[in-house]
Amino acid sequence: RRPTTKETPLADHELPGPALVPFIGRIHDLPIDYMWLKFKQWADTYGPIYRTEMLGAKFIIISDEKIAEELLVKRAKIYSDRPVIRSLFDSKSTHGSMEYLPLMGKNQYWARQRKFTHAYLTEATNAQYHGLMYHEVKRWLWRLLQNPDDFAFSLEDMASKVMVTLTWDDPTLSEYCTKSAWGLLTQMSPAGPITNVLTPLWHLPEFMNPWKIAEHKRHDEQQHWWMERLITTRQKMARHEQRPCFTRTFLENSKSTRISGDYEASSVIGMMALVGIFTVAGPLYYFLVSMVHHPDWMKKCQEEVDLVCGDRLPVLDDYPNLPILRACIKETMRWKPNVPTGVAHEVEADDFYRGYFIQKGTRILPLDWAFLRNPTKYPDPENYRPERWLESGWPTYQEPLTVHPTIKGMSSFGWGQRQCLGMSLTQDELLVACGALAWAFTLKKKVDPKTGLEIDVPLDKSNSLLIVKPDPFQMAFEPRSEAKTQRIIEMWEEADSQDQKDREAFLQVAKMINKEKEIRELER
Ligand code: HEM
Repeated sequence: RRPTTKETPLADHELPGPALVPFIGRIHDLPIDYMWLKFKQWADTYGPIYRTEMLGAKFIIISDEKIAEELLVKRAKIYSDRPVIRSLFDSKSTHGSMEYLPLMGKNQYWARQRKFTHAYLTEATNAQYHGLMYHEVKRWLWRLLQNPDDFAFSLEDMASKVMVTLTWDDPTLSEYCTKSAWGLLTQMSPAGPITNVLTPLWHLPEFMNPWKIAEHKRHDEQQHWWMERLITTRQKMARHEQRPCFTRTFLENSKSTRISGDYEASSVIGMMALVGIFTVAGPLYYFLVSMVHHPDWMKKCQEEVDLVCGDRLPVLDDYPNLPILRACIKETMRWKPNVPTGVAHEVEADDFYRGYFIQKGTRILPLDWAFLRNPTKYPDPENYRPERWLESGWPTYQEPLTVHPTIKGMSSFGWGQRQCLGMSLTQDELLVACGALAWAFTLKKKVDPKTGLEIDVPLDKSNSLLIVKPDPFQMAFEPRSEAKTQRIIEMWEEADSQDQKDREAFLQVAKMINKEKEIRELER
């Protein structure tokens, strides 16, 4: 564990790590792009737990799951805070802004919003999302038929529509919500504004600080939109026109929650809508990439779905019978993790671990890229091998196959008290969406009409934000048969028409109630 190179002289209790330059630490050769690869490279030199520094901020990078477990789970009491994100105002909510649950410090707002979010998402999961995932997946298949080249938009829009329908029962909000999520994701990522890395720049006075000016605008617009959603819901409720959704549930029960009022409620609900978009879109994109590169597994998924579902789309109750599909989804998330650096925790008190000193305020980075490329747990880690989840003899094989493989509990969802609250939603949406893709299409490389050659789908090109997605690429969605093409069209037309009827019927009832109310008031 102790490094031997001359460049890392150690104080007695100091962790190994790359040589540090006074004041700047080690940022000069840490690339902003694909930062996780450099962290992994250092891990290969300095071991599964090492330290580095950036402009005075201390970091510990962990690349062994056991160590992450020992620190972030077993010692969660002092390892569950978050570091400040420089380019957001009050990201930790130390001063009561109460806006971004996943970024909050370990304070009272975090505790009550975590509870709230957990309760709402669990209710939705138990109700199988009131059927809305099936609805949105039908829309997506139909859109893929109509405009396959626009798949990136329709993929993200599906994930967004699921979230905005859960939160406000209004799928038309999806495009704006996706933009808003992108704005926040960029602002909070080290690869976003330069002020997240060269942090002193953030402290320039606002009149000469373009980053603060831009962030004020972004923040205020987002906050205004969240509040508008809450107020609109309340107004619709007063006219009996609001169908069930998270915001309505909150407004009906606001007296019995610990959420402090409209501002906090609009934020916790708005944040829930945002956080479920790019997180789910990432594995969906990479499922496409994985299938295009592995036609043999594509075929196995199709055969399994055909056998289990026949001429209907997969539903959540099919889960136990779709182990191959689940293995392909889980292996996608292992092979191409979409939060590859992991999300940092901050230590709240001085501590010792294996004789090493960990200072209060240190940021702990559980490096998911490294966990998922551990050759002992995942032999042949660089390759896509779904069989590691399906065949005994692989270290990750687990029975029964009606339950395993499951993505729940994967290292990608984080650790201890801060572990992700969206595991079930992610699992369910991926099963329904990837199952539907396998039912409907053969996912293939696109052929260039000019050259007749296949267009490559790159494996290692992505952005470098905290939640990554592949750079734009081209591919083909080949309908599996004329009958399926027809079925996709019929299914969407039926679902869409039923949805419109349901909405109209609800408004009709509202009209009657309002009319009766008016009459009663006139009689009084
Ligand atoms: C593939 C999909 C997803 C991945 C990989 C993912 C990953 C993560 C990670 C790494 C964290 C931080 C954990 C830690 O600090 O140790 C997190 C937190 C969180 N996630 Fe997810 N997530 C996903 C989907 C979702 C979805 C769909 C939702 C909700 C709709 C969600 C809601 C949250 C929330 C609210 C937190 C904050 C928890 C806290 O700070 O206490 N996530 N997620």
